[in-house]
Amino acid sequence: MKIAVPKEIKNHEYRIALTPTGVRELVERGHRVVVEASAGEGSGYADTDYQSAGADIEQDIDTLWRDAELIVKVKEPQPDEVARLKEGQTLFTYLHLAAEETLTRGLMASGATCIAYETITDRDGGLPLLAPMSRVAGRMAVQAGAHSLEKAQGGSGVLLPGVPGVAPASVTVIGGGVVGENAARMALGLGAEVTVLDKSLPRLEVLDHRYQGRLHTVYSTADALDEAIRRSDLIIGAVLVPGAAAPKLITRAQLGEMRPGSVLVDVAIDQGGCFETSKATTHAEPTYVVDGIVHYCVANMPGAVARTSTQALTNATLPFVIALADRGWKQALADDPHFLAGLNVHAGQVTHPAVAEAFGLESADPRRLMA
Ligand SMILES: NC(=O)C1=CN([C@@H]2O[C@H](COP(=O)(O)OP(=O)(O)OC[C@H]3O[C@@H](n4cnc5c(N)ncnc54)[C@H](O)[C@@H]3O)[C@@H](O)[C@H]2O)C=CC1
Ligand SMILES: CC(=O)C(=O)O
Ligand SMILES: [Mg+2]
Repeated sequence: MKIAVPKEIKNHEYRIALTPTGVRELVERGHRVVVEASAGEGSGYADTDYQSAGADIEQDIDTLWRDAELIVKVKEPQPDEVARLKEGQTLFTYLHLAAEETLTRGLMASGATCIAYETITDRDGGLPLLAPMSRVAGRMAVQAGAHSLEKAQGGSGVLLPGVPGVAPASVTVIGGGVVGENAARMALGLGAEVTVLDKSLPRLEVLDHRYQGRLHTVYSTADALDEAIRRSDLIIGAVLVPGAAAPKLITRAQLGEMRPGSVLVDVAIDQGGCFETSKATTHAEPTYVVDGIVHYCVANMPGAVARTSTQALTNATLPFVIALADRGWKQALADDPHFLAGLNVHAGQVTHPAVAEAFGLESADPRRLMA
């Protein structure tokens, strides 16, 4: 099978979908992997590293895409990429469609088979291809929040750990999943006072056990949110309803309850964001201020630490890329219901119920489409 790995073109996106190590695994199975020239540079991999692993390097984007059967990417396709995609091709990447109607309709119009990393499930109820980047983004969220709290960034001038004689900052994490736990762990490590809110009691129980009382866990209600808004120097939005647009948990009116210069980091921005005032930003201009509150809403946070992220992403995606390449998309998805949960669009139809619901579309049953 011909597998194409394009250079990512989203603003300040430095990841690449496969490391040279991943390419070698595919080439040794008899597949042809074509990597766009310089696509690995942002992650510290030269074209020669890919050639040594057995890849062909392609300078011409048209040629790269034209006869590829499988296109493996990192970020959701940008308009130029959607225009290149066609029937018979399989696209495997992050899609986050519930937040992007234009993209959803573009992928439907392409006729291609589009499988999203972020809706593939596992036996334990997890999201194994979202998790590696959620770990990265959760850890980065605290870095980003601490930096945003500095006066020069518009922040309140609070240092997360405080100093002897001065209390630490109060950090609230809404959503105690993978992003939330990793953010909480970093914030605890820096000496902040940390609270995690979640709607899932079993999840709060896991966190309570794991952090042995160092972490406050609070069941998420409107009252709990009100209290957190008044108290917190830094709030990290880390909720997810898989496949669906994020629920809006803090309104613009509530910003007035926060101390000026406090910070909101909305990691859930790739699913539309969980604060009413969130709008996606880029690494070029990551923050903006609304009513005195600093907002950090970068939709591709892991792109900034591309070397770590590319390696972590390939570790998780490689078995699925191998399954697609060895067996073809139909058989690979038919063999594994968790992989099938990743199918978002096929032959003009949306196949993920949460995405269909976001735009009032009919959701096609993927099992019937494959029959
Ligand atoms: N901005 C970026 O660069 C990145 C963003 N993300 C995004 O971060 C978000 C979180 O991802 P994960 O932690 O992997 O998800 P997860 O599924 O591990 O955790 C989500 C948690 O949110 C909780 N939750 C759902 N609705 C809630 C509500 N109304 N109130 C309180 N808690 C609620 C769930 O119970 C769950 O524990 C996703 O939208 C994901 O796409 C992930 C990686 C990078
Ligand atoms: C998960 C995601 O959207 C990212 O890593 O950019
Ligand atoms: Mg994203």
